[in-house]
Amino acid sequence: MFYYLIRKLLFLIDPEKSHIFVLKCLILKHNHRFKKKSYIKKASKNIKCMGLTFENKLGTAAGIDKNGDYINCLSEMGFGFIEVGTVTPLPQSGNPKPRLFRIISKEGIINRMGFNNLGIDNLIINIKKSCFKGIIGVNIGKNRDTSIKNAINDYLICIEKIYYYASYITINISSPNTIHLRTLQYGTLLTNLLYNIKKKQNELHKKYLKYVPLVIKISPDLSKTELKNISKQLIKYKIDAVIATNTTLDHSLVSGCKNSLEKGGISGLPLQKKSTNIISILSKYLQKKIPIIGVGGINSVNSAKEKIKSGATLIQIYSGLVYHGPNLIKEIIKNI
Ligand SMILES: Cc1cc2nc3c(=O)[nH]c(=O)nc-3n(C[C@H](O)[C@H](O)[C@H](O)COP(=O)(O)O)c2cc1C
Repeated sequence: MFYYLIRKLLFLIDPEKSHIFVLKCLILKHNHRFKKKSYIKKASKNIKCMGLTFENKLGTAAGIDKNGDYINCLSEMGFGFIEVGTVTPLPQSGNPKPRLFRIISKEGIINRMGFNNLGIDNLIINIKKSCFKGIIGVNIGKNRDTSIKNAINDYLICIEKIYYYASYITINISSPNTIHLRTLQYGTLLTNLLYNIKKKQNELHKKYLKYVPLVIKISPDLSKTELKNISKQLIKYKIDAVIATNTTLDHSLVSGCKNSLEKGGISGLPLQKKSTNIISILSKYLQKKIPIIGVGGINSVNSAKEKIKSGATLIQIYSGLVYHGPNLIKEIIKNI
């Protein structure tokens, strides 16, 4: 109830400014309260996935904390794992503002941030500084100025630099806001990428005597045939998990609403069914050989349960927090 009052004020501010404002408030709160809330410990059921132990099934989706500035305070909110990023090899400013829009009537968000981030080296500094001992996933992408032909190099640079510090690494090939990025989901571009990242993982596993799982994040706009092909390749190359899904380009989901014509990927409630459907299809093709991390439109305990029922081992959330506030974390963790 309290959050819905605060939300009224937050929604008067520009969405990107309001996002940063909320995170800065979390830091202030964190500085005053170092102890985890008791419900987290009571409600937690440890989950094994990708060979790692997660404190609970709910994590932050990429994009909330692009640079790893808020790892400590996000972990105190109860999340079982934190995924930071997307980060790229070099810092970049992303698309011109405004680039983030609320679709309030549908509980949706449109974003065309374009991987605004301070680069992988800055993220490493922030991870080293954090005192969180749980699972930190690092989501990586390519710089805007790197051609698709050379994209693999950007992923390899990031993997090499972050391997030692990450619990798992997510290869983001599904953001709709970096031109041609999604083509990495198909054909030889995909197989070359998978082959090379597995090779790098093998090398670094030997070097650091530490196995860091590699996860692929896919789009919700893939057809059944495309999902079948991707699943085959993920199994063939022994990818450790798949995140389904990123934002959708299907603007018919919000047609007629204010801001619906803004370019970018849609998240939140309008995406919910679409991403759950992708999880169901994937789960059929992957036959439990590769775990699925479900994300897209989780805004309640029921929608979280649906993702798990459809085949997700772990789940992540972003837009639901904007619309329902931090209590939703507690509700979901207690009930899944
Ligand atoms: C403002 C914003 C920024 C995002 N940035 C990223 C990103 O950098 N990398 C990524 O893989 N996904 C990013 N996402 C997608 C989310 O991680 C998630 O896949 C998507 O929003 C669906 O989940 P949701 O409906 O719970 O928001 C972003 C989403 C939003 C709303």
